[in-house]
Amino acid sequence: MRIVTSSQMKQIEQRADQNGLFYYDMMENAGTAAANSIMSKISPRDKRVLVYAGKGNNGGDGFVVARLLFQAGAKVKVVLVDGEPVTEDAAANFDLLHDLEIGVLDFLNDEPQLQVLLRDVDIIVDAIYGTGFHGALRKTARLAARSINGAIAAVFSLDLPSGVNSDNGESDKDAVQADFTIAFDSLKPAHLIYPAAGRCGAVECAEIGIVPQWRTDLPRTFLHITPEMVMEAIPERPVDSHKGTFGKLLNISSSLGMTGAAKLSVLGAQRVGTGLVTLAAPRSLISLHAASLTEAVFLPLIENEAGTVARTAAVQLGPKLEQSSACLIGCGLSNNDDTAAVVEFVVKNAKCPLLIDADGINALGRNIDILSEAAGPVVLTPHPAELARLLNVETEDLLAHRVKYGRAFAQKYNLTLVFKGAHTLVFAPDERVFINTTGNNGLAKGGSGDLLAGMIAGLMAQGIPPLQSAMCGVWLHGAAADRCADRLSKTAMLPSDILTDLCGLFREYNR
Ligand SMILES: NC(=O)C1=CN([C@@H]2O[C@H](COP(=O)(O)OP(=O)(O)OC[C@H]3O[C@@H](n4cnc5c(N)ncnc54)[C@H](O)[C@@H]3O)[C@@H](O)[C@H]2O)[C@@H](O)CC1
Ligand SMILES: [K+]
Repeated sequence: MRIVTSSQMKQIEQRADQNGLFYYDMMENAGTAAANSIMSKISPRDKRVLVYAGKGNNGGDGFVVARLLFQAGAKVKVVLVDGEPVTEDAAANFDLLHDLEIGVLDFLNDEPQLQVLLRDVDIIVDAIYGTGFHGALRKTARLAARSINGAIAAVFSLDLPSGVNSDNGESDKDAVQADFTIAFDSLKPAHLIYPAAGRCGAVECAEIGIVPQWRTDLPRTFLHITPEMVMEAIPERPVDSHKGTFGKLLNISSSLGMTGAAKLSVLGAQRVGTGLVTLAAPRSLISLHAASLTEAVFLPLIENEAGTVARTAAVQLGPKLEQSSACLIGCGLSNNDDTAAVVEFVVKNAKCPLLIDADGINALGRNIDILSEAAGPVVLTPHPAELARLLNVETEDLLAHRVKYGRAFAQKYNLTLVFKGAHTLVFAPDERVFINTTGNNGLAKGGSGDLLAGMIAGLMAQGIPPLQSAMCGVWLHGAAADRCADRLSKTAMLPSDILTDLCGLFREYNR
């Protein structure tokens, strides 16, 4: 699905206006599409409707909806939140209401009357703010949003729930909680990025008359990951191939007590088609791993007294890195001075693409600046708590400002950042953000991240560039998890079960 920022949307509308689709017409089209969407869900006749309108063009859309629902038989009242409209088209549409039996209330001055109406309202149309909103809700709009959220009614937000930022997915804590959001022309980042995405309810995208060529040349900074993008990045396997064709992954993982993490990461890499996976693990654990990882090969590493990789293992890893097409470090590796030294060695010496996960990320927390000395391209796959530790911020703050923190981090260290969570975000070293909407909360279990790390690393080992590997990995992982949930339930499914569904996915796409 197409995603545009608020300034791009303004540009598109400007071009439309210059080409004869005037602002006024677009407002009529937007309001008509929204009214039709509402009426397709709830028969309007005799329904009690409150349209909360701001003073900008989002409010103007609201006036169009008010008029159309009234004409279809609803009992409509308009609630002005910031006073009378200030834009030309919104004012024109406001004027059209005067000849109709549509009561107009002022949110502050007519509060007692509004309280009565709110007791038995059927539909609330939220047209306070759209793409023009920035920062925090001010006093009156905050009270208005709270009154919407406190009412028992179906809430339809026009373009965006009021109180969310269109471009970065941030949300005021009192932003409108919609049941449905009708986006105009294109999705905006907020429709897909949390926490704003969580305010939207079900999202529909409505045509307002824009012609594709008015938007084709705009740079795509936010991209929704689609199966087509994924399958285009993963080549079909050539007929005359051999295991060397599909790369060699060096996976430096495992420690006493966390062997499962290493195992899942190996299986993840194998199931995305990697030619050969070498598990480099503390030597006392090799026989245990060898008993279940039939298709892997092993590099027994020098270990310390704690049963974790010793810093002296660097001498073993150096030559192996030279022979590998990608490296993964960190799944169940443990976090101590020795593992930190090994992580530092690998970051500074891996010329092939390197994925750092879990304890590898924790090790970076000791000296994050070694990332600036990376010998090759780096992908990081932290979960929110790991990233928060790394950035030295509170997890809550990080989750509220995902785009701000994620983008700055990926750019500063010139790496690909996989920001895991509901709708995982993949930040490219440039400005781009890839948004993944596959996956479900059945993935919220130990082992999911290890599987994902192995999958992305396995794709990198096959020569798929790191950014594309991350994008493909998160989509495949989530899509397989969705199938798995259908088969086994979100509650009972395990990360290892997802591997079976991954096979089904590849079969379906002929890979
Ligand atoms: N530009 C156009 O021609 C079209 C715009 N459309 C609608 O217009 C919307 C954008 O309209 P606008 O650009 O007028 O903006 P909005 O209607 O989204 O915002 C209204 C006003 O709120 C102000 N504002 C921003 N942050 C605020 C805050 N924290 N507290 C209080 N006020 C704040 C802004 O300065 C702006 O004047 C779209 O989301 C869409 O719904 C549609 O009608 C289609 C056509
Ligand atoms: K709105």
